[in-house]
Amino acid sequence: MKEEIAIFWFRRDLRLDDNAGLYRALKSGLKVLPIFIFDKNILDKLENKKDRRVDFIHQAVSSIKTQLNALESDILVKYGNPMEIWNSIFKEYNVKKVYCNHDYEQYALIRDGKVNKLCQAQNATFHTFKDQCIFEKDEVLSATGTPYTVFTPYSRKWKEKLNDFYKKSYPTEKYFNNFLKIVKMDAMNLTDIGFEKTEIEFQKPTLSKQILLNYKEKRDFPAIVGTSRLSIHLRFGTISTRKCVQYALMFGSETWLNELIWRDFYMNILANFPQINAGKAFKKAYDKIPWRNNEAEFKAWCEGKTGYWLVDAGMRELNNTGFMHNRVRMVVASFLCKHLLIDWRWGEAYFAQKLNDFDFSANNGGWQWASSSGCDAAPYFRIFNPESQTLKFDKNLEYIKKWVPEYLSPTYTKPIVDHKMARERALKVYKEALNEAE
Ligand SMILES: Cc1cc2nc3c(=O)[nH]c(=O)nc-3n(C[C@H](O)[C@H](O)[C@H](O)COP(=O)(O)OP(=O)(O)OC[C@H]3O[C@@H](n4cnc5c(N)ncnc54)[C@H](O)[C@@H]3O)c2cc1C
Repeated sequence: MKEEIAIFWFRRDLRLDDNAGLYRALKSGLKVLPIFIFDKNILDKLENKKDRRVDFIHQAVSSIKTQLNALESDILVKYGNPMEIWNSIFKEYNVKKVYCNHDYEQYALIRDGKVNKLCQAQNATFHTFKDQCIFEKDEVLSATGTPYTVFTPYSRKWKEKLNDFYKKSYPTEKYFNNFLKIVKMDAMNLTDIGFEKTEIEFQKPTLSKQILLNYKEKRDFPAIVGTSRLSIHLRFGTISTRKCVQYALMFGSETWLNELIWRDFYMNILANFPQINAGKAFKKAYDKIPWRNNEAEFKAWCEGKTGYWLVDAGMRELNNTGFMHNRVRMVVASFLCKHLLIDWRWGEAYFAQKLNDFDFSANNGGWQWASSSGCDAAPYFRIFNPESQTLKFDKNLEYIKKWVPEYLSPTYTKPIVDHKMARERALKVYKEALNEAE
């Protein structure tokens, strides 16, 4: 008779420390076999086989493997269709309990539902836990019991509700003896899953005290590293959100804490308003806007050739590194939706391909905020002027010189659209569409 075991299934929580589901698995009374599945359904959709995110995940899983090997255990890494893999795991092991953490994206919810059913059919139990965020779906609600759709009251309630229970770490390390002792398993190479190495290097995430102390003053300047650059770690769970909240409070950085709350906010919008999964505007009336959708202009925007220094610098930073500073994300997104009147969903899809930290909820939230169709109390007439944003946030042009070195040369693209005309056009088109929708 094979030994009865529990499985912990890593997904977007790629760490051994302070991991809610892993903690419960290690305390389940059964030895725990950790697994990770490179999901073919997701990977097949990625056209670029040199994808930094896949490389990052691969390196993070390898790091978990090394840590587990030091504990005389290992991680079972598979590639394929999750249901087929789960069927094969049930054949190979005597699995009694499966543990993982909640994932709020539509594909994941359907997948987890199917795995749950399979567990039941196999006489095993399926357990999932909150780990990605501090508060989920129905934990921060208004006085009338409805989800908040505006950030400020949400964040107020979020802060009121926060206590030690919600932010304390799970001490998984106390139970590391409960990993299944196994002979070392074969490692999976990136090429085994059809991908290639990129320049990205997975390093243990660190949060500098200096960044947090100066965050409020420095976070808006793209030429300096004034923000944490933890987004990829938060995305793939190589750092725990609870630890980030503890740091924010320890160093008294309310502004940085607010950014973490934005992250929770958008995850909750996704969980409570699933229509955004179907590409719908959060505010229905905004789906009436007659986008111009000029393909040549979209191409110029993607390539960083709009003739607007800050927009082009941002897009080139994104194309070259997979990262773009938040201030510049707001400017380029506003430029696409308002100056060019291109459907925000085109920009959302482009960011989804390119961003290392791509996260459906934050990306959708950011794009709908920029197009004014989302959760924003401000009216649609906020249109960023790329030139005044440059004067405010990159006045010495350091960021621009780095990414658009030819900015003064005669060969540099002329602006593809006139700011004043574009602003007036956007206001007119928005106004008419919204009046019509009333
Ligand atoms: C159009 C647009 C698209 C975006 N797409 C994404 C995305 O796909 N993934 C993503 O993680 N962020 C996204 N953001 C939010 C933000 O730009 C990034 O989180 C931030 O730039 C990451 O840098 P950082 O880690 O140094 O952040 P910091 O400023 O150090 O903030 C700390 C953490 O808080 C979270 N955070 C910060 N701002 C936001 C925000 N506005 N919404 C949600 N979470 C936030 C991130 O996890 C971030 O790592 C988007 C913003 C816009 C305007």
